[in-house]
Amino acid sequence: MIHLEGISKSYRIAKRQTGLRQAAKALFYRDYTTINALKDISFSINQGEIVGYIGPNGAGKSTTIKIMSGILVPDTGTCTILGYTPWKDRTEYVKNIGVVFGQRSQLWWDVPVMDSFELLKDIYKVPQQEYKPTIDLLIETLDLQTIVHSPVRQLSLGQRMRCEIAASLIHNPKILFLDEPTIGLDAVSKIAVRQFIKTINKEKGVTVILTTHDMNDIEALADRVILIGKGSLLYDGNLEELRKHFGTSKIITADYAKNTVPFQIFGTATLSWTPERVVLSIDTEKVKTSEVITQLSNKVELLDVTIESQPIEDIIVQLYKEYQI
Ligand SMILES: Nc1ncnc2c1ncn2[C@@H]1O[C@H](COP(=O)(O)OP(=O)(O)OP(=O)(O)O)[C@@H](O)[C@H]1O
Repeated sequence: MIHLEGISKSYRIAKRQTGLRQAAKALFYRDYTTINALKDISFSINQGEIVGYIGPNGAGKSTTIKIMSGILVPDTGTCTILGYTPWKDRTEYVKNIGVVFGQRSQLWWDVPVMDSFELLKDIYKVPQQEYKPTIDLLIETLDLQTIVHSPVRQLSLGQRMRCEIAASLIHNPKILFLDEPTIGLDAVSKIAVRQFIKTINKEKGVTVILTTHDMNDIEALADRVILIGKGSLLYDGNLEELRKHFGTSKIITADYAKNTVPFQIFGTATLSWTPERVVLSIDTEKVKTSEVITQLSNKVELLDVTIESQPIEDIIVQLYKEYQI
C-alpha cells in the first residue's frame, strides 16, 4: 500500500552571521549549508497497519510525513502510495489520505468548526448523503457536540485536536498521517484520541502512520515501530521484538516484613530501598528473575512481589544512546 525506496531529502539554508558588517556582506554574498534531513529511507506499510514513526527531535519524521502526503518532493528515491506518487498526482491522491499536523491547523480560525467541516466537504467533493453519516459519527465518537459551533480560536488545544482529527476524516480516507496528534493534550484527551484512532483502524480499516514522542501512544497503538535518527532508518520491526532485543532488564518491586539492613543481589541495581520495600532493576542477561526472587526470599520475609518489563521509553532512550543520536 505504501512503498518508499531510497528516499533522500536535503534542505539548503542560508547561513546567517551576526553583526552589521556581516549583514551588509550578506547582501552581496550568501553562504549556504546543507542539511541532509533524510538519507536513503526505505520501508513498506500494508493496509490496516498502525505504524509508530519515531525518533528524536530533528530526526526527519515530519519531513517523511510531508513527502508521503505530497507536500514535499524528495531529492532522490521513489514513493508509491495506493499506486500514486504523492507529489505528482496530488489532486487525486489527497482524496485518499487524511493528515493531521499537531502543531498546525487545517481549520479556519475565525469560523465555527462546523463551517470548516462543510468547507472541507466541498473541497473534497464529498456527496451530502456520505457526509451526513460520517460527520454525525465523528461528532459523536469524538464528543464534539458542544464545541462544533464555536470558532477554532476559542477552543482549548485538546478540543481543537479532536476537531482536527475529525476534519482529516471527513472524506473517509484510507490512510491517516498523524504528526504528534497528542502533543500538549491532558491525560483524558490523550486516551480519547488514542481510543478513537484504534476504533477507526479496527472498524474502518484505516491505515495509520503516527509520529510521536509519547511512548504511551506507541504502546497503546502501534504494533510496529520504525525508528529514525539523523535521517537514517535504524530499526523497523514489531514492538515486542524491540523489547526482546533491546529491553534486557526487568523491574522488580518486593514488599517484605521490616528489615533494616540494606542488601545487594547479584545482577541487579537498586532503584530504591526502604525497610519495607525494595525496587530493583534486573539485568536478565546476567541473572534470571526467578533466581533474584529466590535470593530475595533467602534475605527477607517476602510479602508481595511485582515484576514489570522495562518501560519502552527506557528502551528507546537506550537505543538513542547506542546509535549516538
Ligand atoms: N523547511 C526547512 N528548512 C530547512 N531545514 C529544515 C526544514 N524543515 C526541517 N529542516 C531540518 O531537517 C531536519 C529534520 O527535520 P524534521 O522536522 O523532519 O524532524 P522531526 O523528526 O520531525 O523533528 P521533531 O521531533 O523535532 O519534530 C532538522 O535538522 C531540521 O532542522
